Amino acid sequence: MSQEKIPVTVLTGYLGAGKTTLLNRILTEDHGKKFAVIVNEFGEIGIDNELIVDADEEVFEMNNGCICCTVRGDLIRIIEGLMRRKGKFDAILVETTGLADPAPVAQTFFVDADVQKETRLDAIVTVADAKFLSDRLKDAPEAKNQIVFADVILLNKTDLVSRAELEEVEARIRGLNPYAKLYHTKKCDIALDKVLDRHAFELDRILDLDPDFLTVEEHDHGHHDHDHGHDHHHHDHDCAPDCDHEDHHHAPKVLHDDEVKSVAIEIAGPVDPDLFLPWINEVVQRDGPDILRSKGILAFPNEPRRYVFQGVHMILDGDLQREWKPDEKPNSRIVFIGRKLKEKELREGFRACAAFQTA
Ligand SMILES: Nc1nc2c(ncn2[C@@H]2O[C@H](COP(=O)(O)OP(=O)(O)OP(=O)(O)O)[C@@H](O)[C@H]2O)c(=O)[nH]1
Repeated sequence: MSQEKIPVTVLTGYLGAGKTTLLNRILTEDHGKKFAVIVNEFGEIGIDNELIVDADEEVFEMNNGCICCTVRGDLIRIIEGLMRRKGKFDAILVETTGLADPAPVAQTFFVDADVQKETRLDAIVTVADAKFLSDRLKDAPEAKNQIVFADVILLNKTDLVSRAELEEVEARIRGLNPYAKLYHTKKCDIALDKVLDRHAFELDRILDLDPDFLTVEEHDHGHHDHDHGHDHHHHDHDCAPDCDHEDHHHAPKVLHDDEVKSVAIEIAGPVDPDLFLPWINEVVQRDGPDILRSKGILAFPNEPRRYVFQGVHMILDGDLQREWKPDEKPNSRIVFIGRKLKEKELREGFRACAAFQTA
């Protein structure tokens, strides 16, 4: 019996570009396929996972941490675990955080012998925010690598820009990556055969860009020491428990923006929408340029459904979604990701929205 390698699609793109929107579209479309989904998020209170549709698919969470640790640890471990249950799924989808450099993720599929035997990297699919990508290419190193490494690019949110703006951002993308297939989308509305089973990842092109891409094997497992002129900083977050920070200078080329931090806040119980909605509007109107991303899952008093809000800079979106499940605590959680976040003010502001103030 021939052993088909399992195709892996890596979904990447900067914060808020539409990765989860695409993932949910893939999972809910009627394709008869069974996916294993691996997600990796930035921000410690597990909101992203909860925003993935309630599909039959199992969702595996990669350790919330620096992707270079994740590559050495969680991703390999999860994939090895999945391989022991072969036949239960047809393909693997990996959604990276908006702050991930896709290079080390892609590398995993070539440098780890066990992973390589069983899987093939089908394509790196990058979702690009038509409204904000041009700005992020100027100040966020990860955003650039997400475009450079892409095999397929969804230039998403075309509804938010004019024709001229769209042409401008497309030209910027083409300047970085003339090879990728590029599609214009709204809400990542795309035929799935344009993103799945593409056989698109081209190692040769990547080796042209990064001749050291495969040299990891020559060193100790997962180590790779070369300098492309970018420093490797790490975020204000916890790396995997087994992460040896001293090793970071040996890690694969990783582009991080150490100014980007996250602030996660949780209230035990509901918030008052009449307090919360004006507050969040004011926060993003005032600090939107620095708040790259905000999102939350909230409980409102006497409301059986969860209120989910999403923000990208000053653009806010929110609605009541499914009901709280009996085993879920109806708490209210929000996370902000950005630069120069006013942490104290955000914490106090959110806490002041609690529906039932405790003394
Ligand atoms: N106007 C508009 N909004 C969109 C479009 N696609 C997605 N959005 C909205 O953009 C917000 C972010 O979308 P997500 O799919 O959560 O983005 P993401 O890339 O997964 O975000 P992170 O995981 O936080 O990096 C949500 O409010 C979406 O509803 C689009 O084409 N047009």
